[in-house]
Amino acid sequence: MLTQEQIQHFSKNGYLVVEQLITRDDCEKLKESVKQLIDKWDPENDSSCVFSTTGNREQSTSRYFLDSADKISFFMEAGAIDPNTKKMNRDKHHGVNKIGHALHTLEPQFKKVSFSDKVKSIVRDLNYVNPAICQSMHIFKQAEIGAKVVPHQDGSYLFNEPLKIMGIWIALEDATIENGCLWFIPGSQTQPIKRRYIRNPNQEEFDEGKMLVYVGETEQYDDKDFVPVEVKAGDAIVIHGQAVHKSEQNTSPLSRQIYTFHIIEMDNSVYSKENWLQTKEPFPLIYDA
Ligand SMILES: O=C(O)CCC(=O)C(=O)O
Ligand SMILES: [Fe+2]
Repeated sequence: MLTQEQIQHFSKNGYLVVEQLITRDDCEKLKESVKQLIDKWDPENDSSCVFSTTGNREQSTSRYFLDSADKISFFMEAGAIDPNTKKMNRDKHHGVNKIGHALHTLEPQFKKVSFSDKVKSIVRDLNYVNPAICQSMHIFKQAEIGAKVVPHQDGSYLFNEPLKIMGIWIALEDATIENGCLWFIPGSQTQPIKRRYIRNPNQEEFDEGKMLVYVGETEQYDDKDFVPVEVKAGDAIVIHGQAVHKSEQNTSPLSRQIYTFHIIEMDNSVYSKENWLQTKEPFPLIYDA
């Protein structure tokens, strides 16, 4: 599946592009199935705290987030919520930031793409022995209000030891500098994970009862070190778990929808119990050695 050049690019830079991993037709099918999910979703009756005006706001957000590990949950764009009424200021289809985190197990179209033969080959080519998918997201990056994703390493959120994690990010629409494509610091995958996002072990005592906390150093990255990776609908970007990447706010008139899922090595690597993401069922394997 991958050429020697692609594999070398991945080792050197921490990411690689696979052109047309899925067809335009597949892109449309995925977009159509999220449209149907949103049709069925009633934001007013979703426990998502964005709409709750009572209780501990921070805790209900965290609870909603934690519970989304094995569900299909909806997260709003901040720009789609009226600060006074806490109600959505636009049609729900144009107010969603992302849907997660179990599309790969619960939605047939997404499942098909996530466990496809092409995905299997990519993962094999990158030397995974017992790879499993731990999470998935459909990110909208809505026209005009699509929020930026700050620079990060995926290993900060999904940590295993020794660290062996990668993301497969698939553009469902053309991703350009204008509508918020991914940017990378080439070579940054050689850096260890400096900061982690974990379940708070001392929730009662510290951090005002926060359920989730960052530990470790906060890294400052220089915008000059990032290179944009523009791709066409159907193209995929494979992301090394230590590669520093980000995406900018989308102020353009076009959305930038993508489907992304993360793969962890289960062979001789231990998934951290501190990670925010804990599922009731074991992570589904892509293949067994
Ligand atoms: O799509 C984005 O803007 C960010 C996605 C991301 O960080 C990931 O897939 O790991
Ligand atoms: Fe990421």
